[in-house]
Amino acid sequence: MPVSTRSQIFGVQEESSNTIQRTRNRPNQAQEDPIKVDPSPLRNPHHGLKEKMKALTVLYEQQKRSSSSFKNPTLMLNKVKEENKDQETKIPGFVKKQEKENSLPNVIRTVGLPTADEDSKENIIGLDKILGFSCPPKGGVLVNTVARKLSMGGLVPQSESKVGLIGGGVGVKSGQELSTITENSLSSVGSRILVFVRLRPMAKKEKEAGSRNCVRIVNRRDVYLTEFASENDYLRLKRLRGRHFTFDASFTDSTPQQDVYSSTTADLVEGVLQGKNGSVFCYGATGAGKTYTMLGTMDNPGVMVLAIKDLFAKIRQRSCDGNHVVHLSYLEVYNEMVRDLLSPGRPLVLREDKQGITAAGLTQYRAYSTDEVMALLQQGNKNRTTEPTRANETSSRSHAILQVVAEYRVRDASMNVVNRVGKLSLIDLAGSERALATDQRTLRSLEGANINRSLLALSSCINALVEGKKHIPYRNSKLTQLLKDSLGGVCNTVMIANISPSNISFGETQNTLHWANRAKEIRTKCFFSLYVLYFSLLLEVTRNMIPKPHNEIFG
Ligand SMILES: Nc1ncnc2c1ncn2[C@@H]1O[C@H](COP(=O)(O)OP(=O)(O)OP(=O)(O)O)[C@@H](O)[C@H]1O
Repeated sequence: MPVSTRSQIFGVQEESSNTIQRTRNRPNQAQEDPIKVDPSPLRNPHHGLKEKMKALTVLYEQQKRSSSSFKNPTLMLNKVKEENKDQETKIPGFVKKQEKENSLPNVIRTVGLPTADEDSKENIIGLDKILGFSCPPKGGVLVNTVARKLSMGGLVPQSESKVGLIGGGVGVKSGQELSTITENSLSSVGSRILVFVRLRPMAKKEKEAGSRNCVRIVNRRDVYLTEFASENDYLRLKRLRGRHFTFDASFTDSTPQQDVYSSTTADLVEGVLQGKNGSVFCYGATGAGKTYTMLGTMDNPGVMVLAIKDLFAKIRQRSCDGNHVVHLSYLEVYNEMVRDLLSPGRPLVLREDKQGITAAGLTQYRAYSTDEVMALLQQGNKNRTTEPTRANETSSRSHAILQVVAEYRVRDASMNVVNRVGKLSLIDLAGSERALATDQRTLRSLEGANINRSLLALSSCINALVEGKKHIPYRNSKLTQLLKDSLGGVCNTVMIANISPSNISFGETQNTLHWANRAKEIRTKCFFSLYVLYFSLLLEVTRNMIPKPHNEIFG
């Protein structure tokens, strides 16, 4: 299949970008009459800025409205429906184009989000509930509500995104980049990390050791955890303590890989195809099923493989000229060192630039098909550091990050050709190992300590984000530096917490669920960046209003 080079793609992008930018600034007019850019070099320098200010004011107002309605999803849903209706009447053929472009409906996300009171902290529940696990359904039905997915298939045409290898910082840039920034900011308003839980089946070893099942999943979202009293504790032998958690969705031990992918990641892939960044990370104790969920097996491929398959299939369907570029990079963080899994060599150095955190020298492979990606993933996994541990024969001792950058061209609602660039990060975290952390002498203990250190750093960042602190300690570990974009940046993020059903792993499971529950409260919102952008532009406009000497304007 013919595949164009990057330079060809950027050529078209430049050609069309001026038109796109202008169309965005004047949404009503643009639909019938795409404006041609005035080539005159003696254009009033204040003119463009005023337009941008106008557009920003509109966005700012929209942002304010959507952030206030975020607390009330039903209100928001109605509002978006109304806006869609509006758009339908304003732009003939809007719906048809939209349908053609997005297989997803504009608004709906099928995962039910917890309501405000369900969303509250974990509850310690009584014996009666735990014994029979007779959990009354919350209102009887799983209600489909809306969170950040409101922005998917947005009403505004997408444009090119500037991406880095890892990360994607936002700043005030030139006019062309302005539209991308505001759009991304707008799309991420009030986004919160979606949190899913996946229970794995009881392992043979656990069964042989006589473990009991301490986890129960009810209603596809409620997780009940039982703490059995020790058999030697005669006084409390009959006492059971339980905890109840609610997540965006919870998967039982028999949920197929495809279902996990469809509920957790398919929407992120859709977002990536629309030019938004997305991240999925698996979190949990060692042997809890993270690698199985992310990578899977040859017969049961996991999220990484299914996402790439989906991405390729959809890009081919939608690309207006059949050309697309998919770049892959795969790295691991092992003992606080960043290593390239596709081309192993010296540890890589992390650098922070305008695009965010980048791993200098990381190989970017251009992939042409799913099969090729599979081969690259297998090659990368062979290079990944694994060791047998107490809980897992092939335990991953490193955090692995697969990053896929997809770029293709599509026609927007005004039939302009736009370049879309989106980045998907798929992260398989190393599991924590309690026993190893206490033994200070062996290499394994160093690994364990480092894994725990980065997971501790991750939990500190989660805490700081939840508490709305100004300083988020990303710099405490390589892992958190690399996840900066996923946790607090302009990114749709999904967390899958993996747990074991065995009561032997009760402590680890409780810990995982606690952090997963906490992560629900993180919002990767960018209201603040729009705010900063708005006032920076205001400053720029004010500065430009001050008369300048003639030679400074034209010379
Ligand atoms: N949903 C599942 N269905 C069937 N088998 C599973 C499932 N989840 C995990 N397993 C099996 O459990 C074992 C441990 O899983 P896995 O290697 O994915 O754990 P992990 O969390 O990645 O551990 P570590 O952090 O030590 O690498 C594997 O043999 C895997 O095949």
